[in-house]
Amino acid sequence: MSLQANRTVSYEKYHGTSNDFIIIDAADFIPNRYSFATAYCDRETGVGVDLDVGDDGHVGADGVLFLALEEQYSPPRVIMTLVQPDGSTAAMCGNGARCAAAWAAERTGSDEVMVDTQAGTRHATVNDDGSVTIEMGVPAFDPRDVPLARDDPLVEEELEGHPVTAVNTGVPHVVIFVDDADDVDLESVGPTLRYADVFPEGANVTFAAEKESGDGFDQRTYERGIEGETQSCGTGAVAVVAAAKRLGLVDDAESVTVSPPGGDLEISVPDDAPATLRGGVTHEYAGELAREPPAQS
Ligand SMILES: N[C@H](CCC[C@H](N)C(=O)O)C(=O)O
Repeated sequence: MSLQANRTVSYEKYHGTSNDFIIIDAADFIPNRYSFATAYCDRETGVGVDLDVGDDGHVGADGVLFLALEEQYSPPRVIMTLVQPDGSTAAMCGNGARCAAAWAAERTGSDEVMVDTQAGTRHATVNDDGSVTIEMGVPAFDPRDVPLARDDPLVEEELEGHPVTAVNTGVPHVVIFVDDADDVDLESVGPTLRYADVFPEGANVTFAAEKESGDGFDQRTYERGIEGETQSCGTGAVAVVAAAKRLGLVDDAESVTVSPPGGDLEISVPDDAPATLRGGVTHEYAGELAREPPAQS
């Protein structure tokens, strides 16, 4: 292999309803995943800055997914590690796991994939329409699971002036129901709740509003580790439906549409089975990146 080839690594860029990720095959050694993610996720100078990324592409990313494919299993497995733009890792990422499943399906020809995450193994199915459905575990309100720095669940209680409900859907979320999600000044309210003392590991902050049509919820999420709003958040969408069910806002949580800015997600939170998340996945572009990104000025 030429010295030049050894200095670069191939990547694929995907998004799930515009929650976008750089995908690296974990078999390709990256000396410093922290500096790799913080450099290439940058929205101004990151991946794709030198490309015409097109209408469905984004410069930078919401994170890097390091994926280890184990295709000898049936269904094939993919071990997923998410490193976020601030260099932190997160145990789970619903949209990221859907992208990981699509990446593994393309490499194996299988339309079923087991995604191994730090929050557990999640069964994924690539549907005939190209969307991906993934199991999301059972949402947890127990303080020890969210986690919370208190002994009781946090359900529709006031925190920093907002009625909040805290739930773990693979990662911690705090959900607030409002009349109109577009009215929320997320960039200022987000950090206040994300760093509240009651969340020892922080939390993703999700505002939700019932649609006028009555057909589901609009969603906006301020994400831990991105330290800003994302266009979509899968664990957040599941958190909305789990909290809505807990608060009696939905009768039948078998299939609820949740609409972040990036596109519609279909959520189910049944009584006796794992939650599920379904939505589109798009392969944006691919290329080569320096394994060790240029030092950031
Ligand atoms: N966007 C992701 C959530 C990532 C969670 C991460 N921001 C954290 O918990 O630190 C999703 O689709 O579920």
